[in-house]
Amino acid sequence: MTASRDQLPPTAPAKVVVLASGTGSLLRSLIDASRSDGYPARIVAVGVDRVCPAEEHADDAGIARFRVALREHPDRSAWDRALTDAVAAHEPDLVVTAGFMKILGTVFLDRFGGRIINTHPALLPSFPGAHAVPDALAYGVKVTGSTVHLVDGGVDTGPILAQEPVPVLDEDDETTLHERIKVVERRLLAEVVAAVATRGVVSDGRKAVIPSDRT
Ligand SMILES: Nc1nc2c(c(=O)[nH]1)N[C@@H](CN(C=O)c1ccc(C(=O)N[C@@H](CCC(=O)O)C(=O)O)cc1)CN2
Ligand SMILES: NCC(=O)N[C@@H]1O[C@H](COP(=O)([O-])[O-])[C@@H](O)[C@H]1O
Repeated sequence: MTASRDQLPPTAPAKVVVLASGTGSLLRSLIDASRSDGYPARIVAVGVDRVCPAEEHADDAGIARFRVALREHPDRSAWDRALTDAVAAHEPDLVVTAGFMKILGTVFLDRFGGRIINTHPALLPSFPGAHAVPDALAYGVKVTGSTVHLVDGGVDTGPILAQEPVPVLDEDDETTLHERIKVVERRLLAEVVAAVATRGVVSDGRKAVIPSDRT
């Protein structure tokens, strides 16, 4: 079977919807990056699935926000459709999941697949899922890291756009290790969003490439 070859064209100045569920420090860093001169993407809305501090970052920045909570919908499919509609209302070029702790469903992926960027606090394919940092600690790895990838129908299985290693220190606990990873994530995510907005993505099965600068 020939691998599918997909192209995400450059979209700069890209309209971005960011989805979050937690403290929103990665969202905050992306908001700050998007405000720097010449940054090729603008956050047009923030979506959450629960009451969380990320909402306050949106309010502080004057960015529209919405909340689509699973418990407010009869089932997972209804939630997926409602989230899709809420995101679509902002007509994004890109969707970024930054600490968004829900698996996106088929309706969402049909609508935005190929242009959803996720940041994961481990070097995929190691330690996928919602507990990557404690899983890495429990395993005893000496190096973990940050992965930025396109989202597909699996869990953290999408084509990888960028990775960076982060050392695990003997004295680390989940908090200290996760914060060291987040320092990398905050920079790497902003870099990848800018690169994708400016140069697009060419993916061929598992391989995703952001074409190099043609200048
Ligand atoms: N279709 C996809 N959706 C999402 C992906 C993905 O790879 N494919 N990545 C996540 C982000 N993520 C890891 O980076 C992740 C988040 C949450 C979970 C998970 O198991 N969630 C549970 C509920 C957990 C909770 O509510 O605390 C669930 O959705 O039932 C796994 C991986 C973003 N979406
Ligand atoms: N599998 C999903 C996952 O673990 N995502 C992780 O949630 C954190 C959110 O940080 P923040 O709330 O400080 O932005 C980030 O480390 C992100 O990679």
